[in-house]
Amino acid sequence: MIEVANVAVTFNRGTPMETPALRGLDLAIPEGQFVTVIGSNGAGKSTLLNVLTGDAAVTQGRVLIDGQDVTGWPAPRRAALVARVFQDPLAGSCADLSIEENLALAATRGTRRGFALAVDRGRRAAFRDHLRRLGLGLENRLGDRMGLLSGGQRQAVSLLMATLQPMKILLLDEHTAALDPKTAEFVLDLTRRIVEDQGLTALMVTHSMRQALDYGARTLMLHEGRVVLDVAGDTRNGLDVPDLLALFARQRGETLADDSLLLG
Ligand SMILES: Nc1ncnc2c1ncn2[C@@H]1O[C@H](COP(=O)(O)OP(=O)(O)OP(=O)(O)O)[C@@H](O)[C@H]1O
Repeated sequence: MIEVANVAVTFNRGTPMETPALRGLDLAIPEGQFVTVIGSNGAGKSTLLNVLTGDAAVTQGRVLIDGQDVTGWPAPRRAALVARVFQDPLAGSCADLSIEENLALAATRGTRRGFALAVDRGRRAAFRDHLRRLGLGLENRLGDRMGLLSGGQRQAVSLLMATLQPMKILLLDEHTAALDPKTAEFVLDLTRRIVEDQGLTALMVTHSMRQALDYGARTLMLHEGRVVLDVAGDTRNGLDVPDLLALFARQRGETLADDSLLLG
């Protein structure tokens, strides 16, 4: 269970640049739930992810992972608990290292082991199996530099790297936004497969309301640093994008003229 209790984050506090990014946000995610998150630009989505990774300091409230209060833990201390895939396909891996070396590095995430790039035969076979499951033929390219891969291939490997080690929550930070629609769909379906196969708890930020409704089991909408919509189960199954906009309008007494605010 992941719990974010009454969390506030204010950037540049006490200065003319003061920006409240989260304003008393409450959220509980049961183990194994795949949650999608939407919200307009500046709603606080990235800040929420940063609060979970320990990259943003909270000014109020608590973060609990499996009942353990990790609020004061810096990001490196949470590395074994939280994994993240970024929007930029270049961000999650090292271009100058081979696919195999990148996987070897990922396998040390959150452990006390040093950076061991050398790979023995057993581990190579395991990496090959993992790569085969991506269905991209990368199992035959273990020695290729990561920088040679396309954006979609790289994002698929980043996903694999993020999920090689056990974690308590997988954070997907608009991880298909930089891909063309067909590749994005492939990576999203791969995401669904990995999350379901491993029974992961996951939080996926997206600017697409369609994606938010199509993937996962629960959708949150953030607005001005708070959760303003939280739909799951039958309510969510029957929803289409216009329904989501209407729900938002009813909830907030404001109207979103179209998708533009949310699609960024
Ligand atoms: N490091 C920072 N320093 C100052 N202000 C910040 C910082 N990070 C975020 N903010 C501000 O906090 C607010 C929330 O930003 P955040 O990036 O969490 O929104 P978001 O929902 O992820 O938006 P987007 O969809 O545009 O990525 C915004 O007003 C943003 O400008």
